[in-house]
Amino acid sequence: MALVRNNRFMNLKLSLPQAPSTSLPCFIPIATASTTVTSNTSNTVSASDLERVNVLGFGSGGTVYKVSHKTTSATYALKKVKEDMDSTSRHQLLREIEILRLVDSPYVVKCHDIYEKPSGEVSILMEYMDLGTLESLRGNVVKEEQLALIARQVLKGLSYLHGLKIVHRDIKPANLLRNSREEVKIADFGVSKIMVKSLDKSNTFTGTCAYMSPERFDSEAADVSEEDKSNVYAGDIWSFGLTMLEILVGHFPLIPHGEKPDWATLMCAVCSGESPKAPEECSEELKSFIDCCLRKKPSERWTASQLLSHPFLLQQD
Ligand SMILES: Nc1ncnc2c1ncn2[C@@H]1O[C@H](COP(=O)(O)OP(=O)(O)OP(=O)(O)O)[C@@H](O)[C@H]1O
Repeated sequence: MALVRNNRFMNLKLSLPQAPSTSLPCFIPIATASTTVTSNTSNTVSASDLERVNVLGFGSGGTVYKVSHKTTSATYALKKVKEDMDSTSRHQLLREIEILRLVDSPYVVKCHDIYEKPSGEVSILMEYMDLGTLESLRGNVVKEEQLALIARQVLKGLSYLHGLKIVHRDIKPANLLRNSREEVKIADFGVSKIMVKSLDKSNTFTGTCAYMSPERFDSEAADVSEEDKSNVYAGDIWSFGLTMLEILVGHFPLIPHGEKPDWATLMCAVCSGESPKAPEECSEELKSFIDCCLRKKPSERWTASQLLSHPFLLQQD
């Protein structure tokens, strides 16, 4: 199945195919007549104890609010999912819930609870990341040590997810959140997938197209082998490498700064052009690190755990 996310900054709108119509899974129990709660932890928070503070942002699937617990004053982020979801969005929500219930890592944004009202309104209570997404770093000068700190945490998150056979499929600055404790965590599992069979080919056209790897962008290309197609985790590494390069240079690296890319330009840049490289003035270690992430052939790209032992990260430890 093909699921495509549009990048809000690049206006690369693609039509979405229909997903099967589906209702929320039965693992969200109906406990009370008002709001119902389920959680992947034992510490459930009642929805009625939460007070809205302000809006943190809007995504394609709904609105995220900063909320405060009335008695403990603890702060959370509450994602209220749109009620009038089409079947594709509902399908994405089901996947996201399935994965959120499974994962528990300091490098993945924690899901505390999931609420469903009898009306069908779904909200997801998450750990609050007070500095927002890595998009806010755009335009800032990011030093190599700072980049290494970010890269190491994202790779630990990816290594954890890949170990659970979860492929994220939408790694980009907007899906990496940070807080003032200098922690960076992976968020947004709307188009992620749990690989059930080892030959499951999940490297189809999924995620935000600007950050898609060559083999995801054009899986029908003659030089994409069957082995490459089934190496699904390598697609996350390409998106990660592009994200790190974007943070370093301050703009989306595949297109000249300030230009608005169209589909054809992007397709050429990803599939036909040379892989983007770290600027000449960077250290040799960083240049090599970016190169190991952005190799065109998935089989030549390093894995998340290999990258964690790359000299760029070791020297910044
Ligand atoms: N846990 C969180 N802590 C703090 N802010 C958050 C949190 N989760 C989301 N946000 C903010 O809310 C915004 C919307 O998040 P959401 O996950 O709905 O959408 P998105 O990932 O930005 O977009 P889309 O779902 O369309 O890809 C984010 O860009 C971020 O600024």
